Amino acid sequence: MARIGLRIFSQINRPPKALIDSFAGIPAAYIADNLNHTSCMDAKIRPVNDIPLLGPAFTVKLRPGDNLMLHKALDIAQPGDIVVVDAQGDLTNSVMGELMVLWAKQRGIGGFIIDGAIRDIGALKKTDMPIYAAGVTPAGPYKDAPGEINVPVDCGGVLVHPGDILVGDEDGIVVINPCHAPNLLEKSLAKSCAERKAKGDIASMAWDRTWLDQALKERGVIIENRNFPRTNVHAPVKIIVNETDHHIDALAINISMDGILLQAEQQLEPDLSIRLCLPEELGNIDVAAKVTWQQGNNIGCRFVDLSEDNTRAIFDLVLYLHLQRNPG
Ligand SMILES: O=C([O-])CC(=O)C(=O)O
Ligand SMILES: [Mg+2]
Repeated sequence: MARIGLRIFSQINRPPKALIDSFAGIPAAYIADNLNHTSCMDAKIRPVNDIPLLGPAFTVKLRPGDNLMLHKALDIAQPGDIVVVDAQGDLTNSVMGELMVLWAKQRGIGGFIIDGAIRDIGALKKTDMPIYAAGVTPAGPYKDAPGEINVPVDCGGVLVHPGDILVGDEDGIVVINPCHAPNLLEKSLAKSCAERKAKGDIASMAWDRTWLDQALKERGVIIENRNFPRTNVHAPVKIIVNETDHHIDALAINISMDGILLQAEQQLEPDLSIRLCLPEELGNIDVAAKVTWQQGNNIGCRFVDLSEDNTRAIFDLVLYLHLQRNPG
């Protein structure tokens, strides 16, 4: 029986090449959106060059700082394989450099993803092989062991099995379970179409934004359109609609130079013109206003057509209330 920590599985199941190749050119982000935010390697795994990555995973688990098993992997990985290295994110010693990459290229290896450090970065930036890594250091590796080849590994916070399909670009890496690949491919192509349409809509100013206010509303967000700081109050206010004698009783919650937040039982349409009679404790001010919004019992009102006297009176009131609540 193979010894744990010292195992090499040289054979892996690779998905059909045609299935892998069908992901060529699809941005990692479009695929990620169809994985519900799972299976993306974390942001520390960065591309060293701008070569897109695509291929089946050939996994290597290293003792941090030790690349003996990675050297062996270079000799047995197949052309097109992406060598995925779990060095436990350790950045003390590099586990790969220029010579290893030159050898990997000679053997037709498809690329590297290394959750650890690399070196000889100047040369690796210029190579035409995709390389992604968590860091760079000139410190060299040990060549000792343990280490394993083609066991499930953790790379960039994602579990990677040998034979998983890897897609990488300047955004990072997504890991695809081959069983999910056909369905994911279909959805990712649909996402490509949707993004193309969105770009056209943006260019023609026809981009649908209605969902946004709806989402904010569902989350109870209140958009304040006032320019002035408000002061909390608690006082009865009469709302007069259509200049009739009939009035609606409301409670003032806060007030600013711009408007007032009231609470009342009645539904009032946005844009409705009203008159407000503020009580003595709010300066006995009689002022025209417009309903700007209503959510439940809360009604936002904006003062309109403020006369000079009313502007002065509201200014004095807001200042007085402010000083009263913030003495000194
Ligand atoms: O010494 C090592 O194993 C890593 C290295 O720098 C190279 O491959 O050039
Ligand atoms: Mg070197």
